[in-house]
Amino acid sequence: MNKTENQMLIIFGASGDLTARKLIPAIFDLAKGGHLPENFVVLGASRSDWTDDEFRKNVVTESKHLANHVDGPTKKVMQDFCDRLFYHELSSDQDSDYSPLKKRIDALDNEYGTGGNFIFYLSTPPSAYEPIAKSLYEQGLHAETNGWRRLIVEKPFGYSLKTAKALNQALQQYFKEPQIFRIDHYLGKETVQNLLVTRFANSIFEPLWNRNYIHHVEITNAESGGVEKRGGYYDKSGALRDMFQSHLLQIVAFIIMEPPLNANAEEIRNEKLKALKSLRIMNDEETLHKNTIRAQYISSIIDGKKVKGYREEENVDPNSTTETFAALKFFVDNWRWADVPFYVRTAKRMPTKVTEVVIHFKTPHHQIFKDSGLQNKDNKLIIRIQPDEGILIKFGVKVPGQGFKVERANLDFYYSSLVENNIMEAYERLLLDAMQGDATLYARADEVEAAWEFVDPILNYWATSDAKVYGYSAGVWGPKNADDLIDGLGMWRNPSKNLADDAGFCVIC
Ligand SMILES: NC(=O)C1=CN([C@@H]2O[C@H](COP(=O)(O)OP(=O)(O)OC[C@H]3O[C@@H](n4cnc5c(N)ncnc54)[C@H](OP(=O)(O)O)[C@@H]3O)[C@@H](O)[C@H]2O)C=CC1
Ligand SMILES: O=C1O[C@H](COP(=O)(O)O)[C@@H](O)[C@H](O)[C@H]1O
Repeated sequence: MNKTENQMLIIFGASGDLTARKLIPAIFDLAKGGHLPENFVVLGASRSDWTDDEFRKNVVTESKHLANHVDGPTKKVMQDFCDRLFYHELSSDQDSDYSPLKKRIDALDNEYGTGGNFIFYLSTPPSAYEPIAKSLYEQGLHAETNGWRRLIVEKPFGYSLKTAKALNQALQQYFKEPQIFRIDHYLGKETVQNLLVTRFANSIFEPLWNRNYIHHVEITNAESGGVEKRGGYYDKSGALRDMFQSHLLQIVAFIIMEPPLNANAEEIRNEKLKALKSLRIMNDEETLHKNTIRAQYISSIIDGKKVKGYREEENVDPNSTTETFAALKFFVDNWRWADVPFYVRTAKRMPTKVTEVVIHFKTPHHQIFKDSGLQNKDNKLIIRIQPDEGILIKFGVKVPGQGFKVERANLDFYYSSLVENNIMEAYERLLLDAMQGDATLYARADEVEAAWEFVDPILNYWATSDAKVYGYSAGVWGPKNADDLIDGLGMWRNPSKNLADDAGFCVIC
């Protein structure tokens, strides 16, 4: 494990939602778990006219997680933690001089012995990423003369291939690529990382992990919530940009990539890049029409309460065509995956919050138990990313008694059953990695561009064609038409709320 050196974390966008809800709680958990170095401070920076104390009060009030520690056994940890939080007010002029900020950073560095090691976290609207990087550069805060410097950049990373390339070029003018950490919080999820371990630390899966044995791959990313308070951002983004281009394509890359030489950041990222480049780009109207579906949730009654439709949400255009549901069928053009269809869907306002990957294996090529009564003949490997992290294998077993009746049984593993199952929250894990200089779970510039290359033609098709925007009632598994994508396979697997509820052959009941 790498060492966590003394350092300072400077968060731009310190008065924002992400800082209070995710970043500060993650750093607090690192403090509670004893993962922070001895000399460590956080300097929040944004344009709000706040004092150190106001920043501290804001994060405690806005984060339920922190509020729980104000009293009780962790009160002391909380107090020590708050003493390490500071705030600096930036000028509201975007091109302003950062020399007062530099003075503050130098003063804190001297007083708290943070060793000249600084992480700059960009948690602002994306339009501020480049001006902030430029201002840091102008103050020499990029240069690793007396310590190291890292820049963490939040998503969305670009709006299209063109803008992502422009942002990469802009940031690389001021920071070197190894200093830039593009965060994708799904890579911080334990079960996403476990995809690599399942594949490459076992000899029983990898020999089957190809077109000879796998019939198709299905990925579902469902949220029960709507767009909440982020209507303004979401309406310009949509499900494909918000979830698919980043999080889901990272998961796809872990599923399809070739084994890396070792687990080093560059080796893993090289293989992920090759994987993303092998996605077959859909660029003719007929293919796009056949293989993509978008939809929006419409008003509905859930648990006796009326739920707003997407177009009625705050800051959403009442005539919006932005998708809250996206489903795609696509192929991977390489030796391993030729002709294996991938079905991926992501949506808001689904019946439950769940993310899972299902590997559907082919049926045995010669069936000797034809009259066995088994309904779904394929073996399935279900990798549950969230909320109840685990893995389940479905296979056929003989029903006791005369003849050869075959039923489906489950072999399962749940993270919750581990004695030590303190799963780090994604931001906690990723922040710790960045603090230790480990970029394995951060996206490289070329990977992000390769992902946009695949997504761009779909977005362009949706923007310029008359591709239908279907409606689905909030609380159902999307529009019926999404089943047309999954041709000849019945329908999408509608996941149970808990993996444990996934019916297997039940001997006792
Ligand atoms: N919230 C979430 O759940 C998620 C957010 N993200 C990403 O994180 C980033 C932040 O999101 P979120 O916190 O929700 O957004 P908010 O709008 O809540 O916060 C952004 C903050 O940035 C500050 N800000 C604006 N311009 C500047 C500037 N030039 N310099 C310094 N600070 C500035 C604003 O504060 P002030 O006016 O005081 O300067 C504001 O508080 C976005 O890129 C978003 O896409 C990603 C995943 C999830
Ligand atoms: O990045 C985002 O992710 C969240 C979903 O994250 P999860 O960890 O709760 O699955 C999503 O709600 C949001 O729209 C998106 O920007």
